[in-house]
Amino acid sequence: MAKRPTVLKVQGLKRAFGPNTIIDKFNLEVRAGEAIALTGRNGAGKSTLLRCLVGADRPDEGSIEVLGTKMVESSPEIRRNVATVIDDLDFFPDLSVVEHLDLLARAHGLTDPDEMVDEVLEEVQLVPQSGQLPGTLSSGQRRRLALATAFVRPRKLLIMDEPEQRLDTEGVAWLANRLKHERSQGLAIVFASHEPSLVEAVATRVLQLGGTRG
Ligand SMILES: Nc1ncnc2c1ncn2[C@@H]1O[C@H](COP(=O)(O)OP(=O)(O)OP(=O)(O)O)[C@@H](O)[C@H]1O
Repeated sequence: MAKRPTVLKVQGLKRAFGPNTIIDKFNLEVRAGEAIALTGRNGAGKSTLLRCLVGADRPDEGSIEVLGTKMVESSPEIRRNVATVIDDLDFFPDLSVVEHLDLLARAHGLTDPDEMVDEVLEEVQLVPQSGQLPGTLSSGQRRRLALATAFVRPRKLLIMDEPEQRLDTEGVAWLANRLKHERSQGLAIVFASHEPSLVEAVATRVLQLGGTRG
C-alpha cells in the first residue's frame, strides 16, 4: 500500500531563550492520519514547539514544511491548511458565538456554512449560547468555542495545545472521539496534553519532551 502523504516535516529545529535551549535538533515527520501527542513536565517545551509549528514563534535553527511548503510566517498557503487551537483565541468581543463560527467558515472559503456551523454548535453543546458574546461565556464554554473554530474550517493539519483544558469529563470524552474521527478521515494532528485518557485514545505516537524528571 502506498504511504500516506507527509503533512508536516520538521528538521533540526532549535529554539533557545538566552542561555536556555528549550528545543534542540528536533526532527518530526507526520503523515496524513497520524496523531502525535507531545507530553512531558511543565516547562518541557511543548508550547514552544507548537508555537514554532504554527508560525507564532521563530525557531533559531531548522526548517518546517507543511505539505511540502516551507513555513514562512503567515504564509497564506499554510494558513489555509492548518487549523490551530493554541491559546484561548482572541475572540472579537462584539461578535456572538454563531457569528464567530460563520465568519471563520466564510473566511476559509465555505460559501454556505449554515449547516456546518449548526452541526458543530450542536456538537460542542453551545446551541443555547449561540447568541451570546464570548465575554459572557463560562471558561469551559470559551474553550468549546475555540475548539469549534477548528472544526468549521478546512484543514489538513490540526495543532492543539492542551485542548482538554477546562473541559468537563464528558467534554474530554467527546474531544477524544472527535479527534479519533478526524484522524481516521486522514487529518494529521499534533497536540500537547497532560490528559492521559486523551493521549491514549487519540495518539498514534507519543513524544515525551524534556526527558524525565530527575
Ligand atoms: N518568551 C520566553 N522567554 C523566556 N523563556 C521562555 C519564553 N517562552 C517560554 N520560555 C521558557 O521555555 C520553557 C518551555 O516552556 P513551554 O511553555 O514551552 O513549556 P510546556 O512544556 O508547554 O509547559 P506546560 O506543561 O507548563 O504548558 C520554560 O522554561 C519557559 O519558561
